[in-house]
Amino acid sequence: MAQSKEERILNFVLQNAIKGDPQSVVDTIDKYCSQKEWAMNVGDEKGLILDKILEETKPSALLELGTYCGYSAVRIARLLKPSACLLTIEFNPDFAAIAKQMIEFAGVQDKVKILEGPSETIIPQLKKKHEVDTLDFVFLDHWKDRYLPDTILLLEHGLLRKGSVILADNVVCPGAPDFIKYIRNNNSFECTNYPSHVEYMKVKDAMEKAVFLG
Ligand SMILES: O=C(NCCCCc1cc2ccncc2s1)c1cc(-c2ccc(F)cc2)cc(O)c1O
Ligand SMILES: [Mg+2]
Repeated sequence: MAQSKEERILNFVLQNAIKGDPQSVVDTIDKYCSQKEWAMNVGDEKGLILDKILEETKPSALLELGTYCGYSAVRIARLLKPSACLLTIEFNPDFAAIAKQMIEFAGVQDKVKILEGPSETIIPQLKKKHEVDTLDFVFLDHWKDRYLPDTILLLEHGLLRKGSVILADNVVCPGAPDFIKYIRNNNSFECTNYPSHVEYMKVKDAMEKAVFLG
């Protein structure tokens, strides 16, 4: 069976990164995806913006929508305190299997839990089935037309509290115009735009931070 791009990325990490060293896993994925095959990881440039916002927020309960190969899960987990927990939702079982191996190789499996399935099904289960109270940090990196409906789902299910931070990737390219229109016009959110570029490309992109004011 021909290897998938995601399997090639994982194998490159298994053969070139240092087991148990999340920074080396992040750097190795960036090296492969900038030099060999483009892939939709948040990448090194937007990754530094993500790092800075995480270091300012110091979250304990985190949710990521869109795991893919686990790049941002490893990138986020490497900065978390030992008691913190990142739940990451992926609907593609092949991607989830790759991400599981990536997260284990990086040695951050104690801080990351992969939930397989569509976000619209899993978000309503987070409190009862996954023992979430409220979320300190949410990273939106899945289907761009799910950013708005899933943000509304998070609100409806009482998963945000005063000060919860939502960080959205790709608000310029591919773009999430309905999410941006809603969140910037909603007085319950304080928004900040972080101009950047599409991972490994010169194409303009941006991330949007939205702090819930309660
Ligand atoms: O589609 C993107 N990312 C979402 C993948 C969708 C995976 C999903 C996960 C999940 C979990 C739960 N429920 C439902 C879903 S659906 C994406 C695309 C580009 C891009 C940029 C320029 C291009 F020319 C071409 C692509 C860049 C990026 O950084 C991306 O994140
Ligand atoms: Mg993205």
